[in-house]
Amino acid sequence: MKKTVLLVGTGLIGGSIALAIRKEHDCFIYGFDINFEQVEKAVSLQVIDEAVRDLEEPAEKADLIILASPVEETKKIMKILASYKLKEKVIITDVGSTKRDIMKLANELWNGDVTFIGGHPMAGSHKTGVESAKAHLFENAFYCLTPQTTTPYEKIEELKKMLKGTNSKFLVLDAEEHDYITGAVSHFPHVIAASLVKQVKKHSDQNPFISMLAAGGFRDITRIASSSPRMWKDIVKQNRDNLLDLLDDWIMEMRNVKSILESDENGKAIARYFQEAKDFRDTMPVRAKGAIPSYYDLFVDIVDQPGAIAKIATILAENEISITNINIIEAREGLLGVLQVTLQTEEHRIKARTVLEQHGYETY
Ligand SMILES: NC(=O)C1=CN([C@@H]2O[C@H](COP(=O)(O)OP(=O)(O)OC[C@H]3O[C@@H](n4cnc5c(N)ncnc54)[C@H](O)[C@@H]3O)[C@@H](O)[C@H]2O)C=CC1
Ligand SMILES: O=C(O)C(=O)Cc1ccc(O)cc1
Repeated sequence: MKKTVLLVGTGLIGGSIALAIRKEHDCFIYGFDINFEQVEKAVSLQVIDEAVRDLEEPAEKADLIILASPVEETKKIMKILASYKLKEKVIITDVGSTKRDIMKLANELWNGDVTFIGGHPMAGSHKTGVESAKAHLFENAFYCLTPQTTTPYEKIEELKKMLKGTNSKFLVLDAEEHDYITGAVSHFPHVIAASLVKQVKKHSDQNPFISMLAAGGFRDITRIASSSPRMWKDIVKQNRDNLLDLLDDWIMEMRNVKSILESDENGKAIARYFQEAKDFRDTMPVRAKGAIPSYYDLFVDIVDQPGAIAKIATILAENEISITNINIIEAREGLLGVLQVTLQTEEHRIKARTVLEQHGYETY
């Protein structure tokens, strides 16, 4: 039977989930957003079927309600939903980056009558808005689920089935554990990325060349600092205690680095420090989406002249290799440039490397 879905928050993540659900299921999706322009855009992009200005009626018709707003807003919406007469069999889920506060509230609002299963697809982007939504955004990513202790197993399976089109890997976790883990691998790195950018900003006030030359590595590790401040303010608020512990740890780590630099005459200790970090990072599953997004990148040396990128794109297209993203790395100016080509799979990356090398390109 055709299911009725209500999506609250028709932005990047909500839109991507709606598209993934549509791929697998014949359903009718209502969309609600405090920014009505976003819902209208979602209708015109065929992400949802109908834009609504009021929550009550669609909420009471829904078999599945997905909350995809910033996490503090999600709590407000949950309280509103609790005052409605929802269907007995409804499943409510959310996509928030934090889970403890939301699950605590869910346990206060609902115990047994309505099923609330917390959710967090562990992939995304620094972009916002439904115009960036993609059905494959969560492909191969971990998708954490934090059910209530009272949630029957079948309900979890029912939600997984609805979310099958995300092609993600479901992981059932306790909300406390979830926030500790994501604090370390996602929320804290966000704080550090923002602080690195602030540090460079301070220096760039004194020397304008600093921002101009900030490229490559700096851009990589600070990309997430361009994410939505509105969204991150809520995440940090809900995971403050873990972040404060991590910050204490980090300050100790920086003191350690400082003392190594002060006393390391021949550079051996700092080389060991870098080696240890490299060894651990190299064991991390960077090819699987998760806290570290998976990008199948190939770097290609190109001569900086008109048509150089088009030539590479044509060779790849002729070999049926789709490009996810293409980027000129600005660090290398002059005759040679480096093209960063992001592909969809490891197989495509290997194939792209082979065909480009056959055409005389140097890749790495
Ligand atoms: N951006 C990312 O990479 C990821 C984000 N998340 C989580 O997904 C949620 C949504 O984030 P995005 O889609 O990235 O942001 P977004 O900014 O693209 O979308 C959020 C939408 O929620 C709407 N909204 C805000 N308050 C609302 C309210 N009270 N009622 C209805 N709609 C409201 C906004 O107008 C906006 O359209 C957040 O909770 C975030 O923690 C989870 C995984 C990845
Ligand atoms: O843009 C990126 O690389 C991200 O890491 C996106 C992201 C943001 C918030 C999450 O809760 C999960 C993933």
